[in-house]
Amino acid sequence: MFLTECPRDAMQGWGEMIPTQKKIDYINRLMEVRFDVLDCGSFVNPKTMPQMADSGIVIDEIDKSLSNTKLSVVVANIRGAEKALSHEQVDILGFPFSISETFQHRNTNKSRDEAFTEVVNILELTKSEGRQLNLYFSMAFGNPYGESWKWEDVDFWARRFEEIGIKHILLSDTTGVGDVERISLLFNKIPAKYPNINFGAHFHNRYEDSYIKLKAAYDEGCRRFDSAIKGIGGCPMAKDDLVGNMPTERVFTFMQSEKLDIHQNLLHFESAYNMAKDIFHF
Ligand SMILES: CC(C)(COP(=O)([O-])OP(=O)([O-])OC[C@H]1O[C@@H](n2cnc3c(N)ncnc32)[C@H](O)[C@@H]1OP(=O)([O-])[O-])[C@@H](O)C(=O)NCCC(=O)NCCSC(=O)C[C@@](C)(O)CC(=O)[O-]
Repeated sequence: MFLTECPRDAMQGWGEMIPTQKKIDYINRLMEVRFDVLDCGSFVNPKTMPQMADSGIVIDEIDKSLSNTKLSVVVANIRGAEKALSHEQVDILGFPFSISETFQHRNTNKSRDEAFTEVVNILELTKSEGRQLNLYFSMAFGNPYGESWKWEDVDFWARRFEEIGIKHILLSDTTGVGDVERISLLFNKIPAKYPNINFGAHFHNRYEDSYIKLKAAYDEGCRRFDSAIKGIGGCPMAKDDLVGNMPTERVFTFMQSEKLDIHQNLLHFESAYNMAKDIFHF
């Protein structure tokens, strides 16, 4: 399994400001766990996302000699992409493209067509710098705004992005509205149609729903999951309350129950979990 730990997602909506040094220490501990990727910051409007305003400082202080873990950051416009790429330690940019028109406006102040054009430009820039661009397909499993949802809409956008050369898409359940049927349907239908795209699951959900959602995606062949310790986090741009994330400890429990190889260091994970307790008070 390909695992991305998301301290960015855990921290971004956290009410109390987390000191920069604490973020650096926490992310360096996560580096030792040997996740495939750490989603560790964002380059967006600091007035909109004040907790992430120090992402540049944090990223420069991450000790990449600790493991081969790649560093990913969220960008939501070309300006953010330029800033992110000015940090040599950044390997991957992640752009939140939304299947819901309403959420695209809420999150990035753009329509989906405008966001598509922004992605074309960000992809060109990212490639010219030799880095990777991931797309989050936000609201891929439905939305809380009363907009209609059908899997064919996800398919439509996957086709358009395949045509411009996107290679990584994280099907995201931004507010946890996706049920097992939709998760199974999407992972059954979409990846098979786009062999050049590597699909993963970025699920926001309540703690108690996490296991069945993970299993539904896994059973349809998904082997790439994003998660955050204790399921902390979510997207504050989507709704007023944060839904929570896929809890990383549940991903490990799942892997153990399925007898899958775990290449992460679980002793360091325990230590990172204890640091998370201190930061997020659980
Ligand atoms: C996208 C923008 C920036 C556009 O924002 P905008 O309002 O269109 O931008 P603007 O050009 O009109 O500028 C407005 C202000 O933003 C500043 N600005 C503009 N761009 C930048 C930048 N890159 N870096 C720093 N500052 C920036 C700019 O300087 C100006 O500052 P002011 O003059 O008011 O002081 C804004 O809408 C924004 O910050 N949105 C927040 C996006 C975000 O962080 N969302 C959460 C992460 S995505 C997520 O969590 C979903 C995910 C990944 O989990 C997947 C899923 O589950 O769906």
